[in-house]
Amino acid sequence: MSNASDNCAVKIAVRERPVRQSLINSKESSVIGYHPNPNILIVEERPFTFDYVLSPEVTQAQVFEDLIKPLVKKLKLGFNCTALAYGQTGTGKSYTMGLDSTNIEGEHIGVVPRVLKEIFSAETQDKDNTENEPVFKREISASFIEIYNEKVYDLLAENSSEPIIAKGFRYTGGSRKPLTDINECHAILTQGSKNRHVRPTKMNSQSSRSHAIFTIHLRCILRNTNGEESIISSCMNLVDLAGSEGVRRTGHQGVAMSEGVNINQGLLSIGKVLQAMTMGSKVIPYRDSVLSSVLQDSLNLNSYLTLLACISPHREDLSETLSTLRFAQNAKQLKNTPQINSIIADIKKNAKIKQTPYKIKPLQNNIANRATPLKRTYSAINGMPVKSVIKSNTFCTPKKQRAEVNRCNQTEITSSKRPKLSNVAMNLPNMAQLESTHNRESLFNRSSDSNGSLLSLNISSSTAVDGLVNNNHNKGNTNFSPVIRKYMTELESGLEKKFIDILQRNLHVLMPPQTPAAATMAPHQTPLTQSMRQEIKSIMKEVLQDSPIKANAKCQLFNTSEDMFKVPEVPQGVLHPPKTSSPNMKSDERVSFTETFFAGVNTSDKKDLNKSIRRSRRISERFGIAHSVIENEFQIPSEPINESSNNTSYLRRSSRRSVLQRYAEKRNNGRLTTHKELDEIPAKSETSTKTPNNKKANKRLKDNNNSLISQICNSSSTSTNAKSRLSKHRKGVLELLNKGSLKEIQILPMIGQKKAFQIITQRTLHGKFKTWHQVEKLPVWRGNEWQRFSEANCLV
Ligand SMILES: Nc1ncnc2c1ncn2[C@@H]1O[C@H](COP(=O)(O)OP(=O)(O)OP(=O)(O)O)[C@@H](O)[C@H]1O
Repeated sequence: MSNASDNCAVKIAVRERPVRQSLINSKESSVIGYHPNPNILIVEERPFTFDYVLSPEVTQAQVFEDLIKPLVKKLKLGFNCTALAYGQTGTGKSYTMGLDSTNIEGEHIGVVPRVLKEIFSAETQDKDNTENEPVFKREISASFIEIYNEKVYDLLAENSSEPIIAKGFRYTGGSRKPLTDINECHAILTQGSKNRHVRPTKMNSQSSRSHAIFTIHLRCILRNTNGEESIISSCMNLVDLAGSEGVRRTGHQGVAMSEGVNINQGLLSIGKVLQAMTMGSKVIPYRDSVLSSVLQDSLNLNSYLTLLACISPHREDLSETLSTLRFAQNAKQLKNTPQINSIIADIKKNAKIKQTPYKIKPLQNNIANRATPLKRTYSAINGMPVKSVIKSNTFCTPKKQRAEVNRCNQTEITSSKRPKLSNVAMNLPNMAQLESTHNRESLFNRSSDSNGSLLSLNISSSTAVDGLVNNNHNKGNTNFSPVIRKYMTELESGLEKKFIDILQRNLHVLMPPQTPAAATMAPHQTPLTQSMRQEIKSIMKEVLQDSPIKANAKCQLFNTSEDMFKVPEVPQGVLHPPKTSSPNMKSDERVSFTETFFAGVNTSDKKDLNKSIRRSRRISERFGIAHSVIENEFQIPSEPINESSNNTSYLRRSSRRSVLQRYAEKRNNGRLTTHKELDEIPAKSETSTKTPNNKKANKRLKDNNNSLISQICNSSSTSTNAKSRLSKHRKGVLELLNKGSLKEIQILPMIGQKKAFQIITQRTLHGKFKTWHQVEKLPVWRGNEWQRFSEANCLV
C-alpha cells in the first residue's frame, strides 16, 4: 500500500476483493496485477495509477487508518468530508463501509463503526489534553438515509418504508439521532442496516438495492478564556453506492430490473457530476438524479473526498472492473479546495454581525464559487490563492485549526513558489477583535504584510475615496456611501451581489494606504491615480453593462466628474466609416452593412471592437461578400487587436471554425476526408477558384444562404425611409428564422449552433413565426439573450 499526503483533498483508492467462494476452486488467476510501484495497478497490461492500491490482503483496520482516519481529523477541524464506495455489485462496498449489519464487531468491522469509535475516543482524549483550546460542548448526531428507486427513505425514522423525498424535491436532510456513546451508534447502525432494501442476486446474496448515505454531524462549541463562544459544525458523509450491474448478468426482471436501471442512472449521474467538477463547469448537473441532488452538499469542491473503487479479480467481471477503474481515474482529476465553511455559516448567528448592512456570505460564497479549477489559483485580491483568502478570513479558530490553516497555506505557497503569505494566516483576528469592531469590514481587515503590499484592506485606516466609502469611526460602522447604496437598491439582486463582490475585491485599489498629502485633503479631493481610474472604470463597466442604471449614474456613483470616465480617442487607422465611393461594394450592400455593423459599436473599446470584427466576418458571410472586400471598405483590421496574451481564445475558436467549415464543404462534396487531406484544403476564398468540386459546393451553399439574405439587402436598398427599411429588415431576418436551415440561421449574430437548433425545434413544434413577438416569447432565450440578439441584429 502507498500513501498520499494528508493534505491532499481528493484521494482515490482501489480495493480488490478476495476471490469469491463459488470460484475458489476454479484456479483462475486474478486479472489484477500489481506493480513494484505501490501506486500502480495493472489490468490486462494496462497500468492505472491511484493514491492507494489495496490488495485483497489489506485489512479493514488498514483501510480505516490510511483512508478514513485523516478525514476524521479534518471533520474535527471543521471541514466537510465525504467517503464514497463505488464499484460493481458484490465487490465489497458495503463490507468496506461497514453498513452491512453483520460486520459490526471483530476484525471485519467496517468504516462507519470505526469512524464513530474514533470520534468518541478522540473526544475523551481531547478532554484530557489541556493544551488544546477547550471544547466547551461537542454534539454528535447521525442520519442514515437510502435512495431506492429514485426516492429517499429515512432509515432511522419510525416509518422507514415511507419515502421522505421523491424526484423533483429538494432534500433537506433525514432525521438526526443524537449520539452520546458508542453503543447508541451500534444501535442506529443495526436499525438502519436492517431497514435497507436488500435482495439476493446472481452476483451477491445480500446485494444492496439502494444507495446508502450515513452522515455524521459534528458541532463543537468552543469557549475561550474570556468566555467567548464560537461554533464549528461539519459533517462527514459515508456513502455506500449500490453496485453497478448489467441486467444480462444479474438476470433480473420486473421490479428488480427497474431497481437496476435506477441504480445505474444514479451512478451515471455521479459520474457526470464528477466530470463537470473536474472540467470546472459552472453548471454541475446535480439535478440529473435524486442521488446526485442529495449528494450536492458533499460532492463539491469545498469538501475532502475519498473515493474507494472496489473491483473484482475475476475475468468474468473484467469489463465492469475496467469501467470502475476508468471512473476512479476520472475522479483523480478533481482538485478540491476545502474550506471551513461551517464557521462562516455560523457567523450570521452572531447578533452583532447581523446588524451590518451587507452580508458576509455573498462574498465568501463568491470567492468559494470562483474556486473552479480554472480560477482557483489566484483570487482577485492581490494574487493571494483563494484558499488562503478564505482561510485567512476565518477567525476564532481553535489552536489546532489555526495551525492547520497555516500549514496548508505554507505548503501551498512553497510548492507554487508564491510570495510568502504566512503572516496573513498568522494574523487571524480573534473573537475579541471581532467584538471590538463588530462590523463587516473586520472580516477583510488583514494586517498589512511586511512588504507594504496591497494586502492591507483595512478600510477604517484608509481615506475614503471620492465618496465611495463613508467612514464613521465614532459609530464604529464603516459603510458604503449613500450614493452607492441608492444605486445598489436599483440593481437587480444578482447584480447587487456582483457589485458588492467587485467593489470589495477592488477595495485595495480604490483605497491606497494613506499618504500625508492625501490625509489633509477632503475625501472628494483625494486624487485618483490613472490605475485607479482604470480600475473604477472596469468595475463600473462590469457592473453596469447589463443594469438599468442611466449612463450618468456612474459619475454620481463615484461622486466624481464625468471626465474620469472619458473614453480615449479612437485609435487611428483602426476602424473608419465606410468610403463613399468604393467600386468594391454596391451601395445597397454598404447601407445594410453599415447599419448592421456599426450598430452599438464602441470603436474606442478594444474588446468591443474585436467583437465587432468577429461580427463583421459573420455579416460578410451573410451578405455573401468576400470578407477581404469588407475589410478594405471599412478598414477593419483583418486580425483582432491583441488585448492581452490570454486573448488567443478567439483565434483558436476562429481557426477551429474555419476548419469545421472546410470540413463541411468537403463533406458536401460527398468525399470523406482524412485530417491530412483536410489540412491540405485551401481556405474558403481560395477553394472557390481552385477546386472544381469545392466550387460547386460553395455555390450551392452560397445560393441557399443568399436567396434569403439578398431579400434583406435588396429591401434595405430600395426604401429610403429608415423606418420602413427597419421593418423590411426585421421581416427579412424573420424569414431567415422561418426558412433557414441550421447552418443559415447560425449566420445571424448571437446565434450559435445550439440556439439555431432550438429555434428550428420550436419552429417544427409550433409552425412558422408570424411576428417577432412570437420569437421573443420562445423559451430559448435566457437572461438578456433576447435583448442582445435583437440589438446585434438591429431589430430594435
Ligand atoms: N475485502 C473483503 N474481505 C472479505 N470479504 C469480502 C471483502 N469484500 C467483499 N467481501 C464479501 O463479499 C460479499 C459481498 O460484499 P458486499 O455485499 O459488501 O458487496 P457490495 O459491493 O456492497 O455489493 P452490492 O453492490 O450488491 O451491495 C460479502 O459477503 C462480503 O463479506
